[in-house]
Amino acid sequence: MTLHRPSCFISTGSVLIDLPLHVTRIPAPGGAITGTSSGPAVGGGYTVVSAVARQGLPAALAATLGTGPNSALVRQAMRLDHVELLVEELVGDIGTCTTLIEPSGRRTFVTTEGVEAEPQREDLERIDLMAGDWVYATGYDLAHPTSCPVLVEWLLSMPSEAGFVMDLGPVQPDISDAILMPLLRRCTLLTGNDLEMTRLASRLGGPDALRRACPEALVVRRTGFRGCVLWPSDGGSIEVPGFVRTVVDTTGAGDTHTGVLVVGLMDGLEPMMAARRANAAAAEAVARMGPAQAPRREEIDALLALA
Ligand SMILES: OC[C@H]1O[C@H](O)[C@H](O)[C@@H]1O
Repeated sequence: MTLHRPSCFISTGSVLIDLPLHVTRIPAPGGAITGTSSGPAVGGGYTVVSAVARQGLPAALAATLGTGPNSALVRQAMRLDHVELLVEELVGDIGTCTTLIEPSGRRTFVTTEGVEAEPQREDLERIDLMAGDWVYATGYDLAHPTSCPVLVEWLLSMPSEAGFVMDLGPVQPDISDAILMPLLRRCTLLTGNDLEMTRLASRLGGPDALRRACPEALVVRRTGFRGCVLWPSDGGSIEVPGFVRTVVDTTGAGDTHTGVLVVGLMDGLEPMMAARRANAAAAEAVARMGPAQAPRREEIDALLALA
């Protein structure tokens, strides 16, 4: 029997430990430069789930962690943010992402893989989803050879009352049509940045084809400091202006945007209001160093009150 409980946000996004390196420029092949390091930080799929938790909503991780020191850092962050782990840990450790951050805030990623993308079928099947819960998945995992088949099968078997947010992520071109199309049809919310949305639209045959591919979804295109564009399922498009902040590091800003956007929708806000909060949160995140830099609910309230 499932007892009544508050709705929960569940992220399947692989968690990595980020190793940020601040550089004046990306070195040429074979070149050598000096940079500064700001130490390890919990990143990857943690950025979105922490953004939700910091708004005070129940948030959980359904991505695999290991027994090693990188995973211990994640568990420490989860305790602080009150994020629950829904799956068993595996022997081994999660990987790292070296992030090269230029003075403009632009980031370049180099990932080493660990056990972060090895979801176990029985772990996922134990998750008791309810109407009102939201599940998040990202293009990185949906194109990943290990996580993909198990994850996709589980996502497509979710009860229709649960929300499903898919973020396109940087590797969307690697997802096959056989996987992409049913997932798009299942989406409640589809998010991505300018480049990812443009790529998807051209892959499918244009913006109208994209709209038809996810008939139920609110599509949200992030446009950096300009904010975002909403594309509701019943037609039209709405631009929601962004907030200008001094950019320090853009790592994880898109994930912060998605997390806060979903919280707004879970709270019952109109999409425009939810997007306004998400724009404010992302603007604050880029003004802070490191991944998983989402502001708390009251900090977003304060930013909006000043705007
Ligand atoms: O989405 C942001 C994350 O993507 C990369 O995988 C880094 O880990 C970073 O924290």
